[in-house]
Amino acid sequence: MKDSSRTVRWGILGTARIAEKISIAIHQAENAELTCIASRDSQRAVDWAQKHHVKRSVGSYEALLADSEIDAVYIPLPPSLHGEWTVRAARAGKHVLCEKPLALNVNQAREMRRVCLENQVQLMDGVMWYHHPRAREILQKIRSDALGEHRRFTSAFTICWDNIPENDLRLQRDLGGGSLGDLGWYCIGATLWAFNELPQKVFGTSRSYEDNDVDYNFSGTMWFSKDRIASFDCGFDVCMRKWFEIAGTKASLVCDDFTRPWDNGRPKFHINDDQGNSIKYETEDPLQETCMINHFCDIIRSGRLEQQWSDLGINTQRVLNAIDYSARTEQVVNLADFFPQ
Ligand SMILES: NC(=O)C1=CN([C@@H]2O[C@H](COP(=O)(O)OP(=O)(O)OC[C@H]3O[C@@H](n4cnc5c(N)ncnc54)[C@H](OP(=O)(O)O)[C@@H]3O)[C@@H](O)[C@H]2O)C=CC1
Ligand SMILES: O=C1CO[C@H](CO)[C@@H](O)[C@@H]1O
Repeated sequence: MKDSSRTVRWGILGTARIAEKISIAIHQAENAELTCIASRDSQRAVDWAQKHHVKRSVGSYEALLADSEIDAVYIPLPPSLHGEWTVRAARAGKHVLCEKPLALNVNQAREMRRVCLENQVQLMDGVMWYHHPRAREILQKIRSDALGEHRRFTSAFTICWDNIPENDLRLQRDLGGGSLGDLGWYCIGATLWAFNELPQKVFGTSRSYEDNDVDYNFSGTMWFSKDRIASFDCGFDVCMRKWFEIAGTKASLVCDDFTRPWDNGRPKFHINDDQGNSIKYETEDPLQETCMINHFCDIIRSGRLEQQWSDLGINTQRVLNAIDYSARTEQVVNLADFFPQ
């Protein structure tokens, strides 16, 4: 039974940069508390707790999972550690909000979902924009007849990162780095979210740093049923772009900042039609981190797990790995052959 007044108590594994934003979101969320921060280094945990007003700090991730007061954990560790710590958290009875990319491969992602289900805890990836009210409005337009029959989904997420530190996890192959997992995850996820189906085949092409085989840009094409095609590009080597367009036979819907609204003005999207009309839709402007935390807390309080989020994460992982394989082998990959269900 839903108890909307129940406080959801959170723990965070690792003093990641992104953890700062989530700590603000937890403080802002309704009936949520950031109860404990864990770091590999206990002094780092103490300092972080002081700075971010957290009740407790511990010097290991295990210690946080042993804390019976914690309901949910946020896992902003390097991708190579997402699988292990999600499974350990689920076995400790904690709901898991795990950063993207969910895992290193689809088998690992499936195992994460299996253990979460077995222990009746929620699994969700940390893609925030899905929970912003704008996403709901866009989805309503997509599911209505506003665009006619869907034909194309095109997206880009890039950032020019000349000064990325050499030790950043995005540049480390053994930590699960690379632009496809870091940025392409959003484009593939948005495509599946909009088309609500897996592609039949995919093709990818990428460029990697010579010394470590980590991709710094990636372009992909995905073929869907009913004549629908999606393409995307992502990378660390061009300016900030974060847009998608879904085009149908009657009109196209364009959102030029889907991963996070630009700072000026209210969040918006446009529908442009065949008659030359362009209609602008504006939405509310809450912090998308807070929307995600509120949604996650609501799921916990309701006692009803929402499997669509782990399904979307696993499908994103599946397409991502297939398209990566395609780029490595320079061939079109049939999804059914690559990972039979
Ligand atoms: N959803 C979103 O908008 C965003 C998502 N992300 C995702 O969040 C995750 C973290 O990214 P980011 O904040 O840049 O990460 P950071 O490099 O800032 O932090 C990662 C943390 O993981 C812990 N850690 C444990 N083992 C290792 C290891 N072997 N090497 C490095 N760190 C380790 C460290 O915490 P400690 O030492 O305290 O234990 C470290 O602070 C990634 O999966 C990334 O894709 C990132 C930014 C935005
Ligand atoms: O998920 C993320 C959000 O966007 C960033 C780029 O601006 C990424 O690097 C990060 O990992």
